[in-house]
Amino acid sequence: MTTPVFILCETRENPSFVEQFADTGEDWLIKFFENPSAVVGHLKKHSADVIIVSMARRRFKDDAGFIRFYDAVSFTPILMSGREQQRSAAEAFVACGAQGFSSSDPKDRVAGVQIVRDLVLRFRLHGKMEGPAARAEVTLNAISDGVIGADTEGNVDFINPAAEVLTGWSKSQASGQPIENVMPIDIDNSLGYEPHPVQLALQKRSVVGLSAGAVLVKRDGSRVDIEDSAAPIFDYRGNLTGAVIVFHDVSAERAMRLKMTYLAHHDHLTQLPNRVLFQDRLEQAVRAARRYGQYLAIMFIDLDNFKHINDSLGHTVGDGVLVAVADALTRSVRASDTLSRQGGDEFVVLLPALQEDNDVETIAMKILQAISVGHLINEKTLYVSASIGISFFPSDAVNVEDLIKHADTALYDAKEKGRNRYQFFLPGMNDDAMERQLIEADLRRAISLEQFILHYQPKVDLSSGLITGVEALLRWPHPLHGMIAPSRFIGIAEDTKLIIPIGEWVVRAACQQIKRWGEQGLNNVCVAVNVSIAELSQTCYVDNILAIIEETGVPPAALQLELTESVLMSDLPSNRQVLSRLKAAGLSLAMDDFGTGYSSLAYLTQLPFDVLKIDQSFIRDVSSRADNAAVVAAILAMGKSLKLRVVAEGIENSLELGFLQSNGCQEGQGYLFSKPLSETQVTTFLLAGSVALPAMLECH
Ligand SMILES: Nc1nc2c(ncn2[C@@H]2O[C@H](COP(=O)(O)O[C@H]3[C@@H](O)[C@H](n4cnc5c(=O)[nH]c(N)nc54)O[C@@H]3COP(=O)(O)O)[C@@H](O)[C@H]2O)c(=O)[nH]1
Repeated sequence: MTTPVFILCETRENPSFVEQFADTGEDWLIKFFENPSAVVGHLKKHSADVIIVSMARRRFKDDAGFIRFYDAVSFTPILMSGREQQRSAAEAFVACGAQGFSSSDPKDRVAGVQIVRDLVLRFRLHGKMEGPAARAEVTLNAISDGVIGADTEGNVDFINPAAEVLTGWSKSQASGQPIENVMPIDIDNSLGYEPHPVQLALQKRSVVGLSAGAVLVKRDGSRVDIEDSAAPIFDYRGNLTGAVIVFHDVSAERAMRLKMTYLAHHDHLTQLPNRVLFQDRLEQAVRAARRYGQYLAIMFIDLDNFKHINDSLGHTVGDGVLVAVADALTRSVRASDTLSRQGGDEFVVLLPALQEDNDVETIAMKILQAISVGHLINEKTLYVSASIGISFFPSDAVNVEDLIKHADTALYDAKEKGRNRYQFFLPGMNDDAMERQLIEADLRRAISLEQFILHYQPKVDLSSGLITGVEALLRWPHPLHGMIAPSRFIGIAEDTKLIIPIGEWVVRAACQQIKRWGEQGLNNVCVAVNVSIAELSQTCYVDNILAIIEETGVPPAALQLELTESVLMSDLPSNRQVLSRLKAAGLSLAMDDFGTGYSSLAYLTQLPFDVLKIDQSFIRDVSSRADNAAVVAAILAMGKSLKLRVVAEGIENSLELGFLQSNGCQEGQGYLFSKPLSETQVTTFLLAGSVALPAMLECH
């Protein structure tokens, strides 16, 4: 290796000096400089292993001059060289930092080169060893990880500044203390019971990995979440000399992780466990119940008509109701039960490890009661009710999937039976659910194959018997099961939104029928069709209806739309707009089943109806039932004052007809006059133009 040796002298001063290096046969790179500043200048860009300063001439004015030179050449070793008699003068420079003196006398030639060679080697070795150690110390003092070193007894012999801050112990306080005092670690409340990671690393003589959930108890007693790892230290012979632990504060990460886990398992609005956490708890509960021979129940809870609250009062109020209901439910169940919000207005309760059957019935009643009390939202008291479906393990189902399915089926049944009630799952319900699924699949096929037909029930003027129009009623002649009544499939079509294409088909078929009748001389027969909420809620509903009217070329007044109160109340402001557009286009509008819903005069006046249809349940025995008579009389009076035409539905006998006639009801329909008829049958009816009225007959 080339060793640059700078010689601070003139060549002519010491010609034999170069020769002594050349004679060794080694690869020395020697440069001569006239004065100290030339050496310093050169070293700014290059490095050297040794500087030899010749004593032949006086290079430095005094010691201070030498010290300035010494500082300027940084750590390059300086060797003084001269005749033997100059040795004592050179000693002064050695005292100021020079590494030694080498005699340039010819007899000392070999020794002189050896001194240079030793000096170079010593400094290279020193550099190799001291560099990393110095770097390590700087690094340890600068890093943000805490580092504590301990001897083989586990007593602290090193602590870096970050560890001082993290533990609250200064270097002087910590030095010599047992590691357990300086850095107590608590893992799952194991403080004082579990060996310290440093002791473990010393015992096992291997690295002790990260301990999850470790908490460092600081000197002042406060706690910091940490992640750590400890490792033993061995000397070059393999002897254990101590251990080191490296750790850092993970409080922020751990808090964030906890928050993320919480968010992933809880509903953001009510803070209740969400579907994911519920599923997990249910799986655990089923496993435990199976193992210990216990039983459990789940309750599906769904708010009744919640959509109405959301649509009419806004989502903020809707959210307020959900939070209030969640609170009410929380108060109704035990802390050991799991109450979860599944989404929307659906909640579910898991009642694990039950002792007695009838516990559940009591809880269901308690829940219905808790939900039905008024909830104060935005200074208004709102009332809601709920329906509950309940299934049991193991009597109803032995796995999670079926338990959920059966509770859902029971809930559906509770809704069907009129809401605000609980319903236990019953085996037959599955058949109903299965039938619903089959009907849904068949309905889809029926839509694409246009398997439906319309029947028509005539409407009659109650004073003259003249036919005033017809109500179109959907019929489904199923290729395998025969004629299926609307009561069996309209609900399913509404739930699945299949009523939208079906409703469109009905309107088109009704308009085409009006056109065909027109072609037969039956001009502008007024046909009423029933409209469901899902149809009316489409943004394009009015445009679609008007397009069909235009396409078929029928007068808009020949088409009447029948809507129930519940349909309209779902979103009164928007429905009012839709109805106004339809009315403005010339269609006539009838409120169906009047008396069964809100029957509020206030909103009735706000909607552009032409006709009120009294629900058939009020017509039943109206001549003998005082309550029905009072309702019908009130509706007739209301219709009169609002200048609405009133139609009575479901007139089955002459007594009912007589009551209606004497109370001024203008129009009616029912089996007394005719059941819904096929196209051919009703055409014959229409061509006849009127029916004979029993009451009229009596008059004659
Ligand atoms: N959205 C749509 N709904 C429709 C459509 N077609 C029918 N429906 C709704 O289905 C329900 C049942 O209808 P249906 O079995 O046809 O029963 C109607 C009449 O047959 C029946 N009726 C008429 N007169 C009498 C009677 O004297 N006694 C008696 N027991 N029943 C009678 O009433 C039903 C008509 O009710 P309404 O619609 O309230 O006027 C029913 O809710 C239909 O609305 C459709 O195309 N779309």
